[in-house]
Amino acid sequence: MSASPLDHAPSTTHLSYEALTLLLQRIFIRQGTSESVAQVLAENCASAERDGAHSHGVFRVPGYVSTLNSGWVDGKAVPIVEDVASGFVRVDAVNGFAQPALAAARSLLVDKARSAGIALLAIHNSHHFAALWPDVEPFAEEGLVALSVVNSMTCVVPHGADRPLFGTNPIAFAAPRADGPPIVFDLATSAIAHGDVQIAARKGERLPPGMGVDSLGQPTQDPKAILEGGALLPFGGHKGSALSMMVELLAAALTGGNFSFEFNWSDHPGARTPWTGQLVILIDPSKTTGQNFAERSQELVRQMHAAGLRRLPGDRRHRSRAKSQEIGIEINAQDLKQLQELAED
Ligand SMILES: NC(=O)C1=CN([C@@H]2O[C@H](COP(=O)(O)OP(=O)(O)OC[C@H]3O[C@@H](n4cnc5c(N)ncnc54)[C@H](OP(=O)(O)O)[C@@H]3O)[C@@H](O)[C@H]2O)C=CC1
Ligand SMILES: O=C(O)C1=NCCCC1
Repeated sequence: MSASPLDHAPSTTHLSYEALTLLLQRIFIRQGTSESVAQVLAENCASAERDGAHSHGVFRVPGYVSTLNSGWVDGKAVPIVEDVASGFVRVDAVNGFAQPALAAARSLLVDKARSAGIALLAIHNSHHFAALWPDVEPFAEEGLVALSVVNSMTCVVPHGADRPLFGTNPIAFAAPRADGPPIVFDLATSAIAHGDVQIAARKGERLPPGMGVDSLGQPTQDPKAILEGGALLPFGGHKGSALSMMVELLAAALTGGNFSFEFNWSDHPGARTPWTGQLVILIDPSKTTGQNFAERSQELVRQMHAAGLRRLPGDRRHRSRAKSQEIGIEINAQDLKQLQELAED
C-alpha cells in the first residue's frame, strides 16, 4: 500500500494565542453570537487552552456550538446591570453567557470594591460552560482579592444521599502577592470535573477509584458508566459535599439563579450549558488591616516553600502558559480541522 500524504501530516500544530482567539471568535459569530459575546468567549476558551486547562479549552467548542444551535442560550443577549446598593451589583444575563455579564459589570464592581472595601456581584439567568479562574485572576492582578462560585447541572450525589442533586460546582479564589503572579486556585467540588470524565471516556481510560457511581449506585471507575446513568461523588466526602451545597446557595439562591436541579433542557437536544447563576466577591485588601496584603501573602508562600512545598495551585497553568507563549498553543491537528470547519460551516 502506498503511503498517503496524511501519513506524514503532523498530529499536532501550534497556534499563537491571538490566532486561536481569532479562529474561535469566527466560530462563535458563525454560530450565532454577537461580536462582543464572541470576543469574550473566544478569549476565555483560548486562555484555558493556553494554560493547559484542557477540560475547558477547545474541547468545549462543539458543546458551545450544539447549545447555540439548540436555541437553549441566547448568544446575542445584552446583560442588564443594576447598581442595587453601595456594595452590590446585580446582573440579569438574559439567558446569555455568564462571562459577558461579568464583563458588563466589571468596572462598576471594581469601583465599588475600591470605595466600600468589598463588593458583591450576583449574576442570574446565566450560562457558564468554562473554567472559573479566568473570572477571578484579572482582579488579583489589579491588587484585589476575588472569590467566585458557579453552580452547574445535577450530576453529583450529595454525601449520604441516594441520587444526584448538586452540580460539579467550582470555587475559584485569587489573591495578589508581592513577588509573583497572584495565588489562584480553581476547583470543582466534585471528585473530578464532568469535563475530565468526558475526556477519559473519549480516550477509553479508566478513572481513579472514588470518583463516581454507576446507574445502580455502585462505585465505578468506568467514565462511560458515570456518564450513562451514573453520577459523580463530591470530593472529600461530607466536606466537599458541604462546599457544593454552599455553592448552590451562593450561586443560585443568593443570585436568583436556578439550582443545578431546577432547569430542564430536554426540549433542547444538544444543549450543554447549565442555566444557573454566579457570585463574585471582591475585597480591597488595603481597607482591612492596613498591612501590605501582597507582602503577607508572599510571606505565606515563602513559608510554604520552606516547608517543602514544590507546587502551588496555579503553578502548572503558569508553566503551560509560558510554554505556549514560547512555542505557541499546541492543538491536535484533528481538533484544528474541526475548528476550521466550524468557522466556515
Ligand atoms: N463552569 C462550570 O460549571 C464548571 C467548571 N469547572 C472547571 O473545571 C476545571 C477543573 O476543575 P478540577 O478538575 O477540580 O481542577 P483540578 O483538580 O485539576 O485542580 C484544582 C486546583 O488545584 C490545583 N492543583 C491541582 N493539583 C495540584 C497539586 N498537586 N498541588 C497543588 N495544586 C494543585 C490546580 O492548579 P493548576 O491549575 O495549576 O493545576 C487548581 O487550582 C476548573 O477550572 C473549574 O472551574 C468545573 C466544574 C464546573
Ligand atoms: O466540567 C464540568 O464539571 C462542567 N463544566 C462546564 C459546565 C458544566 C460542568
